[in-house]
Amino acid sequence: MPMLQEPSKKYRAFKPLNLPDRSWPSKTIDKPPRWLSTDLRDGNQSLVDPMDGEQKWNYFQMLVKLGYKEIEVSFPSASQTDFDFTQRLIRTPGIVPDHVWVQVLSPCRKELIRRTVDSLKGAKKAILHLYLATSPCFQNIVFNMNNEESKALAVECTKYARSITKDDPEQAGTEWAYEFSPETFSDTSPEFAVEVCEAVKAAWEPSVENPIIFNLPATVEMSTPNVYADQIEYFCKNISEREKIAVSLHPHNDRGCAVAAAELAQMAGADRVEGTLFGNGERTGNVDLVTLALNLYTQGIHPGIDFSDITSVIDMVESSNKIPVHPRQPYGGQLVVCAFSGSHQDAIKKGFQKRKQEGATSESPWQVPYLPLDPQDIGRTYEAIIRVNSQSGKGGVAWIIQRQLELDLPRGLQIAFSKIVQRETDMLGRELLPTEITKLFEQAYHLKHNPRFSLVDYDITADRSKSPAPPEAGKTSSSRNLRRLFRGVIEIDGQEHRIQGTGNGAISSLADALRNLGIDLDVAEYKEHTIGTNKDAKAATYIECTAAGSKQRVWGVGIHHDVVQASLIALLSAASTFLSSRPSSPVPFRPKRSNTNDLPSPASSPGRNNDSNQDNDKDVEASPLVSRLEASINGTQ
Ligand SMILES: CC(=O)SCCNC(=O)CCNC(=O)[C@H](O)C(C)(C)COP(=O)(O)OP(=O)(O)OC[C@H]1O[C@@H](n2cnc3c(N)ncnc32)[C@H](O)[C@@H]1OP(=O)(O)O
Ligand SMILES: CC(C)C(=O)C(=O)O
Repeated sequence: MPMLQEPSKKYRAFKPLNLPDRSWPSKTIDKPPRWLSTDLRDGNQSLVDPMDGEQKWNYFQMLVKLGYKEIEVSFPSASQTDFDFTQRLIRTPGIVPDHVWVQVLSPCRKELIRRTVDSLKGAKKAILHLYLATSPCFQNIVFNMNNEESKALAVECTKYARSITKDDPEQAGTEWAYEFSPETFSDTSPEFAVEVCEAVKAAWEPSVENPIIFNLPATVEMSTPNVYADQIEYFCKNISEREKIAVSLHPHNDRGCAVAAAELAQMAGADRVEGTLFGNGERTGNVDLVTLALNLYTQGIHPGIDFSDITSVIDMVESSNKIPVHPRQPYGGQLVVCAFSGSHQDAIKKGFQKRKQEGATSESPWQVPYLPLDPQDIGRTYEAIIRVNSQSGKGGVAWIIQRQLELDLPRGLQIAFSKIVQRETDMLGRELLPTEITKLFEQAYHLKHNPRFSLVDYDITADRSKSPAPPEAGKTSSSRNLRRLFRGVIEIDGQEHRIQGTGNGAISSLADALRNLGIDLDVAEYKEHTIGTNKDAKAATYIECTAAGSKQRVWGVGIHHDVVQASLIALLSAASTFLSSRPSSPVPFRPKRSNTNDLPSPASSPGRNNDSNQDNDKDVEASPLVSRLEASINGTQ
């Protein structure tokens, strides 16, 4: 078995700064930085297949639409594609809005700087960006230079850049800005970084109106983010003429902390951040501009970038980079606004319920457990938030039914149905889609799929055959105290039966009629609500029944425009569930044909006119039915 080797000889810990008077830890970020997107440069240079001109073209337009005002579009000396793309952008009217700065990058090599500046010909606003690594590692290994030589090269190239841009009368049509990156800043001594930048500043001579950009990259992320913040605070405090400088960040993500580094470094005084959408870039990538922007947004600060349709941004990023956005990517990932686990789903569902109860609008203060951002703010729907697999519980299942069927299931029914879903997910070993859960629900409660019992026709009248129950204390005898007579036709396993029974109300009279068939159910819980608000509103009724002589509890669901009929359907749904759930009842229940005409049809019944006076209980020829039913239940038929 190979063992990770002892690292202390091979790797050295990064030496933190001694900065006892650091002030960034007690600062907060209260405004967005100046953003620069380097998707088309740093992002592009790291791709297996860099973008072609057309892809860059579309991407650029998306960046403008999102609100980026500084966009690094290319490394023009690298390839004809990049050069031509830069020129095409600049020369095509209406593509680069007047307020947008086009930025391009060049190393500190004169012939490459010349070519880079040529690519900007005709630009309205251009940022020329030069870089030179200043760390001992690069000085020793790459350039074979000391500090003085590095500084001299930076100054020489800055002067040259100046001479062919802002000092060149032929370039007067362009508003020039200059950016210098002491590349590998985070691995450079802070004193030397300041020294080089002072020299570059003197060579460029910025103004308050047109400050120089000192971009301080964590070219390779090497330390904890607090160290980077210290380095930035040191730079901000020690560079002269701070008002003529925009301090810019360019954090890479080698240790996975680029976002934290960028945030702490803004607290330390930086004004500007360079990064890419979803963090594409060299190695582990650049800092993710989407995360930074939406981190601000969820603190109540508008980032100035519009991610209200994040899906189309993801589509563009994925097709241009040919790299998928990770499903767990902050904010953008497909699974980020999904909860599978029961307790999360329960809490989210309660959060949404509370908002509904409080009449919250899309602008009301947001507080939903587990969801730091309202998914609708980035164009995500609520449908996908809760997804159901074997880790899910009743809350998630109830949410799906609520969203799909507008049914607000009582707690007991949530528990009962969630067990059915759990069995299914365990059996299938995968997620169940909302449509599958809905179908399962409709099957389980016989809403669409051939209930064993269904109501064909019915009539409920006052039962005058027996003396009314004595009035309850404090109440006078009224029509409400009259017992009810249910007469109806129900279909059982495809065959119609006329049944009747009496009770204090519609449900109890139907329950009595069912009892005459041998289905002895007591109503234990009842809940109803309306679905919809207009004239098409329906009633949804939920009934939990206990089966006499057993501990079995079953639920039934009824939906109908008429509230009474909804409750009768719910009871029959419970009866169907009761029959179907009997383990010893594999054989379908088939009553004798002769039993179907025992009673007058409700339509022809005088009882329709509320004047029935028959004691119908004894008229039901229940025995053959009951015995058939029992035989069915016992599996002996
Ligand atoms: C951290 C970053 O992301 S920086 C941006 C990196 N991006 C890219 O490199 C993409 C585009 N690059 C290119 O197309 C090419 O590398 C070019 C056009 C810049 C140069 O190409 P080439 O001349 O063939 O040189 P090569 O690619 O080998 O680059 C290394 C040379 O550049 C020098 N160099 C590297 N960085 C710099 C710099 N900032 N300033 C000056 N010289 C530099 C190296 O010392 C080396 O010089 P050497 O050949 O004298 O030893
Ligand atoms: C050129 C600089 C800014 C760079 O890309 C880096 O240091 O990562």
